Amino acid sequence: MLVTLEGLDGSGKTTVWESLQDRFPDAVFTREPTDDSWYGDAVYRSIEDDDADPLAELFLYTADHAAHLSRVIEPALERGDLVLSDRYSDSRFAYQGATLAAADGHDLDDPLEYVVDIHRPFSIDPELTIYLDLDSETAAERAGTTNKFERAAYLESVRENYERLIERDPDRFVRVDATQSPDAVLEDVSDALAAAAEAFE
Ligand SMILES: Nc1ncnc2c1ncn2[C@@H]1O[C@H](COP(=O)(O)OP(=O)(O)OP(=O)(O)O)[C@@H](O)[C@H]1O
Ligand SMILES: Cc1cn([C@H]2C[C@H](O)[C@@H](COP(=O)(O)O)O2)c(=O)[nH]c1=O
Repeated sequence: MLVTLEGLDGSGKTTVWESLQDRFPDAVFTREPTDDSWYGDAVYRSIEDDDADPLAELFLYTADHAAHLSRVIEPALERGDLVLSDRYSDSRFAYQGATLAAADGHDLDDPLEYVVDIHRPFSIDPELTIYLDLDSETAAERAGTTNKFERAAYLESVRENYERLIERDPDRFVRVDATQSPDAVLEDVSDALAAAAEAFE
């Protein structure tokens, strides 16, 4: 079963993902951008480049996703493992959807749909996506505004895109209030995961 954690920068995904490793010791814990491949290295170079071309950046993230699928996710799912990914395709739909909407020189009617369409022929939909819901101001504050994505105005448009994704696929998403304490967030996420794992068996 494939479960993904999504949310704005600073919403607490990595904090939860690390704590879950003790509770689900047999699961495969992975992340996007990947942190163990040259595809991921290329993505991190782009994140640090304030002038990165938005379309080129989309395809760097998507290349990293393709390699992540073939090297990590698909083999784990074939073994029947529970896979927990800290960010996945929805991050691309929400973030690059927002970046492309703000960019000049791209004649895209609906950037979010464009990014979704690129993934359709090869990607795998998660069974469950846990969305850590946090307002953009708090998210930017917690994230520390260390890169171009971690600014409140940009994160607000990313948040609107996440809302669109939840609206079009309500059965896949579980929303967790990320303003709660880390322990309360962890409990809600663990409950959602346990319920999905039981239903999946
Ligand atoms: N529930 C919480 N309440 C308050 N602070 C939190 C909470 N969860 C995490 N934090 C803090 O917020 C900061 C960002 O947390 P974390 O790295 O887990 O977020 P993230 O969603 O993974 O961010 P990013 O996408 O930027 O990597 C950290 O300093 C962390 O300690
Ligand atoms: C997977 C993915 C990520 N991003 C953005 C979101 C963050 O600002 C950075 C790095 O992610 P991390 O969780 O903070 O390490 O990249 C994105 O724009 N598009 C994506 O597909």
